[in-house]
Amino acid sequence: MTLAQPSLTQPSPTQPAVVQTGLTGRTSALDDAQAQLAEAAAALGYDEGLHTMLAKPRRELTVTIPLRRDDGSMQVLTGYRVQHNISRGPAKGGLRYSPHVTLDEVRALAMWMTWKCALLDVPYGGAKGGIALDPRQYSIGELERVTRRYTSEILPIIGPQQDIQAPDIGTDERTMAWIMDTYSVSQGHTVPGIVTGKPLSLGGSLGRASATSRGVVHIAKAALHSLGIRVDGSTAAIQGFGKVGRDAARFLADEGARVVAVSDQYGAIHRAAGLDIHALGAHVDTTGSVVGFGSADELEAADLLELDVDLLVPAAVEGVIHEGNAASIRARIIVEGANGPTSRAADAILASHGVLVAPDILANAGGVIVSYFEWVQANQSYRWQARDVEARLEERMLAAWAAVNEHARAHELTLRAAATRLAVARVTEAHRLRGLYP
Ligand SMILES: NC(=O)C1=CN([C@@H]2O[C@H](COP(=O)(O)OP(=O)(O)OC[C@H]3O[C@@H](n4cnc5c(N)ncnc54)[C@H](OP(=O)(O)O)[C@@H]3O)[C@@H](O)[C@H]2O)C=CC1
Ligand SMILES: O=C(O)CCC(=O)C(=O)O
Repeated sequence: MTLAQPSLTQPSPTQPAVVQTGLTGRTSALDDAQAQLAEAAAALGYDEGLHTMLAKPRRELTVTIPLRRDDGSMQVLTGYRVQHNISRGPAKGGLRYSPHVTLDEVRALAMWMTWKCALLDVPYGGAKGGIALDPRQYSIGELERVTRRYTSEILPIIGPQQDIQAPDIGTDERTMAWIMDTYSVSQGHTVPGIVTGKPLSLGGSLGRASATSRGVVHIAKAALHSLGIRVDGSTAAIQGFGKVGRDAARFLADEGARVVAVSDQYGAIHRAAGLDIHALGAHVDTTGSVVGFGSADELEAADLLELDVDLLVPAAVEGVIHEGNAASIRARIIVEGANGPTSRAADAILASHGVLVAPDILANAGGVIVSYFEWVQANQSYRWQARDVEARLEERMLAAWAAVNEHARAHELTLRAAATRLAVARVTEAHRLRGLYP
């Protein structure tokens, strides 16, 4: 099987220790998500009943996952699947493996998936899943056993028309292949539509692995253009060098942007003349980290967020731009590759400083758009060409960018407030039409 990423396990001996970057002062992702919804619900004139219905997840499942470790010991892990809303179609969203996963985090991520799918008009509700574990501490065999057992435990609520998973932090196409196999065995036949982001040879879509990054770059280019900044020669800093950050860096560099800094969990690197992203990719494949890349200087990881650049792309975790550092952000544009990287308090500060923030539910929607294309291809048993996938992705991203900007201008809103209101109104409309909220 071809893997999009190097192995998730077994840290290289050259890797330094993990540093928790820029997390001081972060608020809870769920508080942020709920506050965004509350603002939209108030602006749309919703009563308390409707607001509460939209605020509460439709279904939540917490599962216990016993794992026999390779050394024979037994460990018990906890996993979650939250289906926030299913009014517009099957629940859809990624599966995260991280030691920081909590039920509240998964609830927030599931809610953002609902708004993202509605905003981009893909016929899904929103969901997210997670297992509290650090994948680097487990062998491939252990990760396979955990994934299969988690899938078995959540079988009652998943299905290709019920809830479809995809990769997120710490998971990849191999994880999706294990889920697909476990689910298919339970059904007695192959069910490719149970997951997206799976390997091409199992029915994955051309263009899915890089879709989130491509979408981020479509929005970044549109945002730069809107401020009259040429992409060619613009400067960018990217936090996170995983599935989203790495290809975003590559595509930006291919467009002529100067990617001056990138980071991962181990630290950050900087080169004012621009990093050689292709050489950096080779370094990361060998060592497992951006740290130690010879043609760059080391940088305090938190300082990456405060560099004087045209474009900042947070592509790692939630809450990294917060009340404590928002006033120090010098980027003119933030394009949220990650989900929830900017806290509510930070949003207000950035707006007052004139920083243009392209919100997560718009900026990183390329992944779920091509997941939708992958699911359609599975349902049709027909593979699309890469150029069709990419043209349709671009068309949807730019249409959503235009709609959000138009709404923001018409109502004097930030892009996040505009995007959230548009999405919440679409979800409510689905409820109304179905008669669930007469
Ligand atoms: N994959 C997808 O299709 C989509 C992902 N997203 C969102 O994008 C974000 C990244 O996801 P993805 O790229 O898939 O995940 P990956 O696991 O592939 O990569 C995550 C990256 O973030 C780095 N990282 C983690 N914590 C920190 C930190 N505190 N400071 C700096 N870097 C950090 C990791 O470092 P290291 O390499 O050292 O582990 C890694 O480089 C998440 O918010 C996810 O929800 C959104 C839409 C779709
Ligand atoms: O591709 C998908 O289905 C969802 C990706 C995801 O988890 C996200 O957009 O946050």
